[in-house]
Amino acid sequence: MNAIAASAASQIDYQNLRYDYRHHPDQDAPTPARHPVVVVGAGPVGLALAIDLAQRQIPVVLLDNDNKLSSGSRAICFAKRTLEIFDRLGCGERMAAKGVSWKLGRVFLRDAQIYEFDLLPEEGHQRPAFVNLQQYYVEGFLAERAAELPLLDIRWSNKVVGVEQHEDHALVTIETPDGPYRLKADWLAACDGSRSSVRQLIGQESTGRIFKDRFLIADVKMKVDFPAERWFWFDPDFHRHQSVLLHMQPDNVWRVDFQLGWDADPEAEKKPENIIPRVKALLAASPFKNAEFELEWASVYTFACLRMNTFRHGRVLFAGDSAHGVSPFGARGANSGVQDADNLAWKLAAVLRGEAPDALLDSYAREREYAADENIRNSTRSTDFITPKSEVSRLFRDAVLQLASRHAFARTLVNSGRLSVPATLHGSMLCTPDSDPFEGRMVPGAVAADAPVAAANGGWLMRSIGADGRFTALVFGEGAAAEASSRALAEAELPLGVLRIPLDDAHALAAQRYDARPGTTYLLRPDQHVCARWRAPTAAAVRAAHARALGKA
Ligand SMILES: O=C(O)CCc1cccc(O)c1
Repeated sequence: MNAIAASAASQIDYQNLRYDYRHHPDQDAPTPARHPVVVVGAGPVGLALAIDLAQRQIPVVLLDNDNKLSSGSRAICFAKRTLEIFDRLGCGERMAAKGVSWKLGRVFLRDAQIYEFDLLPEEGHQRPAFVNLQQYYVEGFLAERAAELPLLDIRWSNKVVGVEQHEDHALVTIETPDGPYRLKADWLAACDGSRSSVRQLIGQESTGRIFKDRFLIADVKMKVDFPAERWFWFDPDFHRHQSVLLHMQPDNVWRVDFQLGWDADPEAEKKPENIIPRVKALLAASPFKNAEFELEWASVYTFACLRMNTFRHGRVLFAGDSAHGVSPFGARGANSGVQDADNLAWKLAAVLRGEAPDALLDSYAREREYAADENIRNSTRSTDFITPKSEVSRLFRDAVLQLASRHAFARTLVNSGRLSVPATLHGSMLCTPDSDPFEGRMVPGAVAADAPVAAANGGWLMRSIGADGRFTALVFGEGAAAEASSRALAEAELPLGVLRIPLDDAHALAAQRYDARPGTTYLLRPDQHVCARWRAPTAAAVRAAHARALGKA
C-alpha cells in the first residue's frame, strides 16, 4: 500500500498524533557532535527545508521542542507555487489530492456581490491556483515524507535553549527529557516561528507595524453547498460594520474569519456561546438557513507586519515566521516561508559541497528579504483597506466599494487581500541581465511557468525543472538553431539537466509563456527560478551565468 492509500485507510488523526522522544547517541558524546545542518522547528518551513536538504544528500538534524504537529487548522491556503515545491519534495500529489482546489474569489458589499476575480484564468498548469488544507495535514504529509529519508534525523521534544556563534559553526544547547546536550552545526536554520527562540537567543528581533484589530477564526464542521471559492464580505448585513471571510476546507470544515474590532474581548469571543450566534447569522443570510454545525476550532488573533533586519546572522539563517510576519489576508505567511526553504536548501547544499562560496548564503538573505518586503507591502495595503485607521481612510474605502459595484475602474482599488504569488527576484545578484530582446513574464528572477511538455516528467514542465537537484537548461525548437544552442550547453561542460522542447502545436503554451523561438535557451536554478536566457547562447555565456548564479561573480 502506498503512503496515500495508507493514510486514507488508517484515517490518521494528525492533530492528536504524538511522536516519540528518542534518546540519541549524540546526547552521550564526550564532545558535541558536529552536523552540516541543524534545522530548528518541524513546522511546514522546517520540514520542507530538512526534506529538501536530505533529498540533496545533505545529512540534516531537525529539532522540535514539542512532540506533535500543529493543533487547529491554522494556515489553510496553500498556493500553486507551494504545491510545485511540495511536488519537488515528493508530496505535492498528496496535498493536491486531499486539499480543496479553488481559484475564484467573490467580494460582497453588504449582501450584494461587487466583483469576482479568477486567480488562474488560463489553462495548462498542473497545479491549481490554491488548495485549502488544514496545516496539520500539510505537516503530517511532510513528516511522513521526512520519515522516508535516511539522511533526515528528526528529534522530537528537543528544545533549543542556547546558541553560541563561532567563526565556522554554531554551538547549540538542547534540552530534552533526559537532560541537556550540545551540537555543533556548520549551519543553523531557524524555522521556529514568530516567537523564534533562536532569534531571541542570539539577541535579534523582528520589527514592524502592529495592527490594532482583532479577528475571530471559527472553523465550523457542516454539510453546506457553498462553492469552493473565497468569499469576502465588507460590512455584511449579518455582521454589520466589520468584514467576514469564508473558505472551504477538506472534511466538511469551513473557515470563517470574523473581524471583531480592537475593543473585542478575546477570551469572551472564543466562547462557543458567542461564536454560535455569529455563525447562525451568516447561515441565516444564506440558502443554508437551518444547517447544523459543530465548532471544530476557534481562535482570536491580532497581527503584525514585521521582519528581521537581515535573515542571515553569521552561521544562523532565519526562514519563515521567525524572519518575517504578515497578516493572514493574502495567505502570504506559510507560502512565503516554504519559498524561503526552497531558496535556502539548494544554496546550503552547494556551499556544503564546496561548489559555491558562502556568499551564496548572503544571496539567500537578500532575495528573501526582498520577497518579504513585497509580501509585507501587499499585506499592509490589504489590512489598511480592510480595517481603515482613520475616518478619512474609511470614507475613501467606502466610496471605492460603492463605486466598484457599478464601475470596473474602481474594482482595482478594492483590496480584500492580494493572494500569494511568488516574488520575481528582480535585480538579484544571481541573475544575468538579458542581452537579447524578450517579451513576457519569464524575466531573470521569475519562477518558471508550468506548461504541458511531452518530454517532461508526467507531461508537466515544472516536474522536470530541478527534479534531479541540478540546474536545468530548456532549449526550444529543432533544427540548426536549437542544435547550436545544445552544442553550446555541452561545450560549457556543466552539471546541468537539459530539456528539449519542440516548437509544435502540442507545445504552443510553453512557447508562448517563454517567448520561444528556435534556439531560445533558458537557464534555471535548482529552485526553478530563471537565472539567464539567450536567443543563441555561447558556452562562455552559459558558464558565466552558471557561475554568477552560484554567487561566484
Ligand atoms: O483568503 C485569504 O486571504 C487568507 C485566508 C486565511 C489564511 C490563513 C488564516 C486565515 O484565518 C485566513
